[in-house]
Amino acid sequence: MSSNAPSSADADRTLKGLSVEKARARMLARAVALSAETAPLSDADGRVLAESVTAVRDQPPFAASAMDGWAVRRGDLGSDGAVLSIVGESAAGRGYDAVLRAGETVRIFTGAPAPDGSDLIVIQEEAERDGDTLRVGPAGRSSHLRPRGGDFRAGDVLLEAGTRLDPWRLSLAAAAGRATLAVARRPKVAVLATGEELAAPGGEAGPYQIYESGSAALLPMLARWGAAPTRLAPAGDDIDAIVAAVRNVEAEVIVTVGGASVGDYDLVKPAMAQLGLALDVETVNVRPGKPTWFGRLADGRLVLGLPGNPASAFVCAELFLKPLVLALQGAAAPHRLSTARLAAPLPANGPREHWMRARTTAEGVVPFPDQDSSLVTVFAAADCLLRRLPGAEAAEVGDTVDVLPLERG
Ligand SMILES: Nc1nc2c(c(=O)[nH]1)N[C@H]1C(S)=C(S)[C@@H](COP(=O)(O)OP(=O)(O)OC[C@H]3O[C@@H](n4cnc5c(N)ncnc54)[C@H](O)[C@@H]3O)O[C@H]1N2
Ligand code: MOO
Repeated sequence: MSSNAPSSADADRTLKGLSVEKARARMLARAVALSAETAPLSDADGRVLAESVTAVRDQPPFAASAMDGWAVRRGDLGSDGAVLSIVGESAAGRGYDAVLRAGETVRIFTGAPAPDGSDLIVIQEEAERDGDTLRVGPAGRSSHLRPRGGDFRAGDVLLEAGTRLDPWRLSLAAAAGRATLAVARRPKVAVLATGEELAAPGGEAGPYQIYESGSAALLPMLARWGAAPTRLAPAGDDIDAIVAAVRNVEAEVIVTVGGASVGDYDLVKPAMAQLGLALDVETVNVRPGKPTWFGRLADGRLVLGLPGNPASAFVCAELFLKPLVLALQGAAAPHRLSTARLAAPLPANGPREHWMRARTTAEGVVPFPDQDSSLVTVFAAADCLLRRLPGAEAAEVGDTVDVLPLERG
């Protein structure tokens, strides 16, 4: 299969051999953001915010003690310290309601409001109680006080619309008093594995069969990315069966696995043609995943065709499916790369953009020596994908490389 060299005249109509970036742009151009709904925090992890979250009060809402000890007035403590009278207590959840006057101290605990008039906490290890009086030394450097609004202030924008939620951002929303958030509706994504050779895990596999392993990864990936995935019953290499499998499926996106290439039994595209498929991407200049394709059915449903080789399917899920699913949710940054130090030399790259399965070590990233796209063991051990641009020169240990971290457990 040769890739059409895009000339300036036909660049926009070229469907084959698209760069990863161009292919992704074509897909994202079809992603119309879905409507918003209200979700409890417990159902918002991984989803995309459809509103900005603004603080309605200061956090902490009062000057708070950072330690267990005694609230005092710094001015009371000379170079020799002081003996102060104990006049009350301030614990987390209930304060000391009077003003602390000269010569007084209040017993205080971590997180408790510092009484008005106090400006220093003496930790209990540095004070000596004798009945109703307290002997303290000279003031130390730290006040052990957290100022009111030191974390955030009323009116601060804590989270912007388009932000993808994660456990720590959910904690911030909760700290701001929010029990629910406006998030984009979950895109419905149906996954269809195809191929006569596929046997269902848990069942019998014939001598020429392999267990279907693609959807076991794609379904939870989609759930993490905020989608509502469904697994369709796998179809054999049969156009009518593939058409029947997807014809009435209610989904924004149909993801097919396998049957994407040029073999006599690669029938997914011809099947989708019967449903009015208009292709935006026919092949991509990527390794693994060259046969990845994308288009729209007559009824508007988007279809992403992933190759059957597991590594090809999973690399292209990271490169294309994740950004697509996030863009459908209105994510501000549907695709993000980072950099890392290369810890093993690499030969010059070929003509395809290569996404190598790699692992992170203390010295940097190390690609696995065998990058064959059928290897499920390698993907199970990888924690990032290392990008090599088409025609990249040989790389040395210590070079900076682009990586896409994988969300590992
Ligand atoms: N003559 C050519 N042959 C191939 C080309 C090419 O350009 N010219 N491209 C190769 C590349 S690159 C890839 S990648 C594969 C992809 O082919 P398909 O998408 O058509 O995938 P299948 O043929 O259906 O399967 C490939 C491989 O993966 C296994 N498989 C399929 N589905 C699953 C699944 N759900 N779970 C686990 N394993 C699965 C399948 O048994 C095959 O071993 O084509 C090359 N050929
Ligand atoms: O592109 Mo295929 O995915 O190299 O093996």
